Amino acid sequence: MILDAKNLAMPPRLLPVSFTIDAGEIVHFIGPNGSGKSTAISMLSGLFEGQGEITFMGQLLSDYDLPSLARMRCYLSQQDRPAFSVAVYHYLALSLSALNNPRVDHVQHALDEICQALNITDKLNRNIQTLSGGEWQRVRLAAACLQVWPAINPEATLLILDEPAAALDIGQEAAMYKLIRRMAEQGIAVVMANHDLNRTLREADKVLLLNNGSCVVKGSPSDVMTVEQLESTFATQVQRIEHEGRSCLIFND
Ligand SMILES: Nc1ncnc2c1ncn2[C@@H]1O[C@H](COP(=O)(O)OP(=O)(O)OP(=O)(O)O)[C@@H](O)[C@H]1O
Repeated sequence: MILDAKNLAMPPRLLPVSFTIDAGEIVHFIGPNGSGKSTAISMLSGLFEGQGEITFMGQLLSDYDLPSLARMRCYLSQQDRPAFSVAVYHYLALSLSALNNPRVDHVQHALDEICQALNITDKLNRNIQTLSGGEWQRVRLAAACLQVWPAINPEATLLILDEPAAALDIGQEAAMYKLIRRMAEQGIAVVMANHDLNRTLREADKVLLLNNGSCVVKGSPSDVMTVEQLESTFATQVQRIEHEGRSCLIFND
């Protein structure tokens, strides 16, 4: 087990919720605006204190120092504009500063793979201030993946992403989910807040549905994302249909 959260809370934003995260597991937090998703996943980063107990790799999260946390997990907050002005490759290099002297050829290989996966290879010499919203988000994602890429960081275990697909078009979103699956296949646990319920239905191993700061239900996507639970939580009409062997949600309002 990577992480064990017991009675995680920050009232009234988040009421006590307990869950575990295993190696290679993809966990989605879903729920309406203001339901506590960002609050919950930000606490897993170890940067925000709240109530309850988080055990991360067998040790209390609060007992880790920041350099150790930077090697073991990465936290990508909700999208913000760049605060400073550097080239993309320079920005990506900042992700490596926490790592223990990774081999240069391994770094180059990781960089090539991540940049190709997120389609930013042609952006490496651009200033981050000049990127579009979706391009900047892909650069932020690339930096996050680089920080916890197993081939250059053997201590990496957890990737925490707050609405990573915000600002991405459907093609770039598909590429992002492919990369997330690739990270999970390498044993990295991925926890994310998400609004695209069809993606959650397809991509998540475990889902926590929040409403008004409380966890309404948690479990597998098919158990959690029933029409009744989604309609009552989101106060909108939902239909779930089967299409080519896959469940698909339709929103009629
Ligand atoms: N820094 C803060 N101080 C006080 N209240 C806050 C703070 N940040 C968020 N909140 C409140 O806590 C509640 C939960 O917010 P949170 O950001 O966790 O929701 P969310 O589910 O991630 O929402 P969204 O889908 O809109 O991103 C909201 O009512 C929000 O207004």
